[in-house]
Amino acid sequence: MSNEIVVTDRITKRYGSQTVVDSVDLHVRGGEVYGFLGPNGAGKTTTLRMLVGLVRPTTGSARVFGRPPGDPAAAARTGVLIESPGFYPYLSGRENLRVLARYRGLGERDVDDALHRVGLAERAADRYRTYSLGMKQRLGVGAALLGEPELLILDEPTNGLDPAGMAEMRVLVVALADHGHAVLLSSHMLAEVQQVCDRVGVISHGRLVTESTVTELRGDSRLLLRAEPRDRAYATVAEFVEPAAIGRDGDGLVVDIAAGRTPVLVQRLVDAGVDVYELTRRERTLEEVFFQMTADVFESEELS
Ligand SMILES: Nc1ncnc2c1ncn2[C@@H]1O[C@H](COP(=O)(O)OP(=O)(O)OP(=O)(O)O)[C@@H](O)[C@H]1O
Repeated sequence: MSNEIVVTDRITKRYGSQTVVDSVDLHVRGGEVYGFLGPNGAGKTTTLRMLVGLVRPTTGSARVFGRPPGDPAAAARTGVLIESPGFYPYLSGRENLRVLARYRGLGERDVDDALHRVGLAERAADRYRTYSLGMKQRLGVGAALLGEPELLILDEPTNGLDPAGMAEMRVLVVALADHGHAVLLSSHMLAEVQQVCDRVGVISHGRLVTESTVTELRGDSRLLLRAEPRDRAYATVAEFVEPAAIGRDGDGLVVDIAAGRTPVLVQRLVDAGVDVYELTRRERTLEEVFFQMTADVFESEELS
């Protein structure tokens, strides 16, 4: 696709005998929010570091804006937050961004814009060390935003944040995308990614398990049905779909059925004299999909 601004071709990184990134093909398009998803240690950071030229691939290659990683023309169009940018604790947020802006030949206007965009304009004069973790992360995004890059690469931007901080970061990522930036963000927080990303790449043990839209990945949603009499409802549904596609949820049935077939099923139920009390579509979460696709066991706190 011509709109692809990040493309990797079987990119691989080995450390000694350990292959930490294994033949990964990523495709990030202009203007989209792309979630690079996987558990701790899956190879996300190493992949992102290869994209910006901080780590050299063992084999395979990457192109960012059609250029090799680290190429100045690509770097000028890319803002990066991988690990903390090492801000000075005794300087204010504004002074910290000024230092970075000066280094990159940018002016006060760029600093103002970045502070404003990450919601730190009011606290810009306060020392960095007085910032909350959420504010520190947002200043990191602000640093990546200096010079208005077309692509932002954010490694685990919600790491360590409390729910309020995560919500703020989510709002910020959506606002950045609305403003025309493509965002490539990594995360092990599935619920987070689901809410903000257009497409996701799922990595597990260094291998890309899938790359698709969140909607495609979740596939057809399931139908929750509450109807009486229950045995007749079950029998009618069982004539319509495979028994394996029928589950139970309390006093209801959960039916794996394409949305387009729902009206016919309802008609059959009515014809069979079944009273339908509730009919709701229940979407699969990215978590459910992910568990089906990988054998990885996530820590329960990582799933919230
Ligand atoms: N410089 C290095 N030398 C040796 N092994 C490394 C090096 N950098 C990363 N690794 C290993 O590569 C694997 C993948 O690490 P990476 O940081 O890319 O994963 P990740 O998906 O970003 O995980 P996390 O969310 O924990 O940061 C890990 O097993 C890690 O120990």
